[in-house]
Amino acid sequence: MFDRQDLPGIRRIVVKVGTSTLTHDTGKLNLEQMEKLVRQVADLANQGYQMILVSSGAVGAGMGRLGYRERPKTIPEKQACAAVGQGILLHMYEKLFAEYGQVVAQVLLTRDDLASRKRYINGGNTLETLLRLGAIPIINENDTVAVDEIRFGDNDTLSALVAALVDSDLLVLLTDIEGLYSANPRTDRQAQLISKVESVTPEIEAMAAGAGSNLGTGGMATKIQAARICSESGIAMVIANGARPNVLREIMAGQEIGTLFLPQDKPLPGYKRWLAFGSTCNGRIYIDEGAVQALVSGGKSLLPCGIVATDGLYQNGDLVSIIAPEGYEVARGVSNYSLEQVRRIMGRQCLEIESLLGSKDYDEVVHRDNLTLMLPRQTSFSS
Ligand SMILES: Nc1ncnc2c1ncn2[C@@H]1O[C@H](COP(=O)(O)OP(=O)(O)O)[C@@H](O)[C@H]1O
Ligand SMILES: N[C@@H](CCC(=O)OP(=O)(O)O)C(=O)O
Repeated sequence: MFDRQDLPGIRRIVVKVGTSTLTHDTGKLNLEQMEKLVRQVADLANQGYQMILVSSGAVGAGMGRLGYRERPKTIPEKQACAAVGQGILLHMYEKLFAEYGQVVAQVLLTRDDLASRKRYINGGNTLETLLRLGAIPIINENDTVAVDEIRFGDNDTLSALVAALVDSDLLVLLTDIEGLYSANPRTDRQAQLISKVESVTPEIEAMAAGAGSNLGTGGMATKIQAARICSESGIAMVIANGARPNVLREIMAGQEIGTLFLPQDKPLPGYKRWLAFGSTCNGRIYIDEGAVQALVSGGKSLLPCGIVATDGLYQNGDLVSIIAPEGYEVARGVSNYSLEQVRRIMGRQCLEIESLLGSKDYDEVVHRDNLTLMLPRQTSFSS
């Protein structure tokens, strides 16, 4: 089983640094912190690791420059701050990395860029090329254009999706706290640091409820979401304190720093990763208990006979979310039929499809090759 001693032998690392680490309470950039981070990332690149940096801080840096004392509430104001701040941020990174002889590349992404399979693949190719050329991609959400429907909203999720896209071996989330605690230590003095999480369960998710600092957006909850994406994609993840002087070097030496989330032994293949985490669904298909069993235990395709209802707005070839009788999302996949067609054939036998629709291209509404299960897996952890 993967453990800390395997970390020195890995090849590709995504490091995400949060607003809480990169900016002072005033909202202005914490230059000392940035210098420490850049020196460590550059040093790991010099050792031969392929490095990608996902950096927050655009809104924070723009706030400082525009004179806001608190994170603005409206989206246009946040976007204006990001537009000012992203330039400041990249200017600093470019200057600091250049001092260590490293070339940086700015990559700004929205949720939409990863939801489209074609753009997802294109984005992956660009990142691969940058790494091959020896550049360090510095990624952030494209905040100035990302309205609610197409936002990640937090860079924890974005960094996990990037790690899954480029098949990274490790994601490090640098934040303003040592790691995951059994409860928020800022409100619960009994909270204990958890050293290792073998898999992400509802129990783990419950530890991370609530928002984070004044400037950060996701708190621990989005970091746990990121851990789920990583673990199912076969990627190790560490949450650690970005203020520790040599935090990256210590992690890469296998030292017991922060919280390590182990990768699953049988990760989802690339396409199914994208189905599960990158894509967005256009509709929902509600299925009965027998169909749940067929998908989950039998590894079968979804046939019309197990469908009880459907809604949304989807065409054939679109992504749909498949919902169990209890209301949770059991799977998602590509529908071979449109919403109108599924409404006509649901609850019926495959033999009836042709007479109901006038023609039949497929027996399966969602073929198992184009389907991924979304079930939470069992978990355990040690402190
Ligand atoms: N169980 C927990 N363990 C550790 N921190 C927690 C927990 N629950 C909530 N938090 C909060 O999450 C914060 C880190 O998230 P956030 O402020 O969004 O950081 P970042 O800007 O680095 O993403 C911590 O400072 C802490 O207040
Ligand atoms: N894209 C935003 C990042 C928002 C965000 O996720 O912040 P954080 O929770 O600190 O990682 C920015 O650059 O300010």
